[in-house]
Amino acid sequence: MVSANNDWTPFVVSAPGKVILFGEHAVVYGKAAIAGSVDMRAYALVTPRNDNRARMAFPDIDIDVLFDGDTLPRLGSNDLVHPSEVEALVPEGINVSEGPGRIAILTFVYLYGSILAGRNEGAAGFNICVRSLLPVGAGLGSSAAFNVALSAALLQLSGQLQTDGSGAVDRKLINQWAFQGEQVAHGTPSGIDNSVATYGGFLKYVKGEASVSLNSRHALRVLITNTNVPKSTKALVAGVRSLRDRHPAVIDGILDTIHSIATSAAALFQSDSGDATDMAALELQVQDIIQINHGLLSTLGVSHASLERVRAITAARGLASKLTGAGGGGCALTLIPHGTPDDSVDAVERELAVEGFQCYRTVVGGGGVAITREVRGCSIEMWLRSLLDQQQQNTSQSCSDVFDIEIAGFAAFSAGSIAELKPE
Ligand SMILES: Nc1ncnc2c1ncn2[C@@H]1O[C@H](COP(=O)(O)OP(=O)(O)OP(=O)(O)O)[C@@H](O)[C@H]1O
Ligand SMILES: C[C@@](O)(CCO)CC(=O)[O-]
Repeated sequence: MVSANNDWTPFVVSAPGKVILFGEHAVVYGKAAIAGSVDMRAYALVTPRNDNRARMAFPDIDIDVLFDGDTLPRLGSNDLVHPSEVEALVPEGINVSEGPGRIAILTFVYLYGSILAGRNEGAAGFNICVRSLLPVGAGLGSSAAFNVALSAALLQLSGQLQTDGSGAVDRKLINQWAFQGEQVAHGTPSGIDNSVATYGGFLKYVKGEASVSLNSRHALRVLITNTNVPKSTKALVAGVRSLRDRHPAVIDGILDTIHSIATSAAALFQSDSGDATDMAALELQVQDIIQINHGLLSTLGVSHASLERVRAITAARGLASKLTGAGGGGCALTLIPHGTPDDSVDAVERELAVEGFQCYRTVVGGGGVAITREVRGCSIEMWLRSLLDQQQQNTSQSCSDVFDIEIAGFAAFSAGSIAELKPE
């Protein structure tokens, strides 16, 4: 908790990105969608200062701002009609020009003003530095991972997180604030991305209902391919709407089938016993419904030549792929069943790279938000620096390797320079 003498030790909060496995587009019409966490995470390092200032350094998006604590707003629950109206409360002299930095500054001001309101008095400054392994705007929920990490960091600073192990309460609180942060950025988001980033694992989501965590014992290995083809979610959603307006009975039939796919997937994940034979059977079924779901999305007109190229390249090696997210470019996901030889995956990645696509080998279904307060053998700043160095120096390394290092708690890498991560 923030105190006048500010003698707390630095900590790191991390939160994962997400991928939609089944149900995109149909979810807009009240059908079910299934999403899972990916093991690519945003990391927020929080360190104390001996003054009343707050420094937010987001080097991935070239943001480094020092706020005077007295100029930041203290928001009561009725001060804004909606979180997206926060712009007027940004302290004078802070540049909020267009671009990813604008949203990040607005989100920070909103969450600082709401979560720390009335709770930090006197010399209660801090530095917060966020680094992320998630590409921005690729459909992998970088914004939600950022908001969950930021909300958890500010809640921890304000002393609102329990220290008695009542993680469920904490996650609910973190998720509520992260959703508010998402509203600053996106106006009316569904809430699925922040729920996955908070709770991790696999979630079933239906618009207007609380998301349900599915009890899967296994994580799925997937290859995510960013086609780098820019897409407009808004235009793609509008395209499906206009098709449905023209052929309501036909399109509703397709949306209902997508709903059945999502609910079948939920039942599969829910009944997963953790047994290896079950895993093989589950993966076979998942492969089938990946193909069917993609076919239906393609019929809705939201595929793209680049996504069909991913499907052809992966199908040639017996792997099933579908678009994930809005389609029209963006990302595809390919299931990598256990037992798939590494050299097959390497070959697929090489072929996809030739097309100008970017691949991320990742695992779906890992943990949600986590706070790391200490590691063995070195400072937490050095640990985080090492973690990110490892990822950046070896881009062919899968993110799950990096994540395993985190789970192991500590690895003695070369320390590297920590200046980038530790403001000042
Ligand atoms: N590494 C980062 N550092 C600071 N802010 C970040 C970082 N990554 C994401 N953000 C925040 O998230 C915003 C990006 O949100 P946007 O919705 O455009 O991308 P996304 O969440 O990756 O996309 P999608 O919703 O398609 O998954 C940025 O403007 C910034 O506010
Ligand atoms: C296409 C869509 O279903 C998912 C985009 O990631 C749109 C939405 O749910 O808001």
